[in-house]
Amino acid sequence: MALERTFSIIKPDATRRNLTGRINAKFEEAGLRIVAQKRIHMTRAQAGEFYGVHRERPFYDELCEFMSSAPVVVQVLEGENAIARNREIMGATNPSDAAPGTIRAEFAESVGENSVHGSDAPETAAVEIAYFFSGLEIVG
Ligand SMILES: Nc1ncnc2c1ncn2[C@@H]1O[C@H](COP(=O)(O)OP(=O)(O)OP(=O)(O)O)[C@@H](O)[C@H]1O
Repeated sequence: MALERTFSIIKPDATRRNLTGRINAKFEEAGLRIVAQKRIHMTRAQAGEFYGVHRERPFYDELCEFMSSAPVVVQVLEGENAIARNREIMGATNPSDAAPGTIRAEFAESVGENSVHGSDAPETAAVEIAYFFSGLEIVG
């Protein structure tokens, strides 16, 4: 299978606790290569646009506040089946349901403050990568 790329965010709860390196080690141990990465502080408007699909959900405002509350690390991960592989090592949205050894089982604080985001399909990965990175920022 060809290499695939996915988009990832290390969320504010994790950057606040200085967990970027430990989370990146999990990606690399799982065979995912970090091909682009930068630390940004999202505005409330950017967070709202990024999570626009959840606009009608009861947790939308809380989610947008959280995502713009501190810097995040946005990343492009590459590997075989990168989208599914990343979802697997992230673990379930709610850390209390996440399988042992997954990022959320080890690091997430709650269903909202759950340390990482990962694209769920090729179409969303492409849109999310293009939203945060220009082609020139990604080598090879
Ligand atoms: N019940 C909830 N209360 C608060 N925040 C929530 C709740 N459910 C989801 N969220 C937040 O919204 C994000 C998006 O929800 P979604 O159901 O798409 O989960 P996901 O696909 O596992 O996560 P992500 O899209 O961030 O990778 C979650 O990662 C979490 O931060």
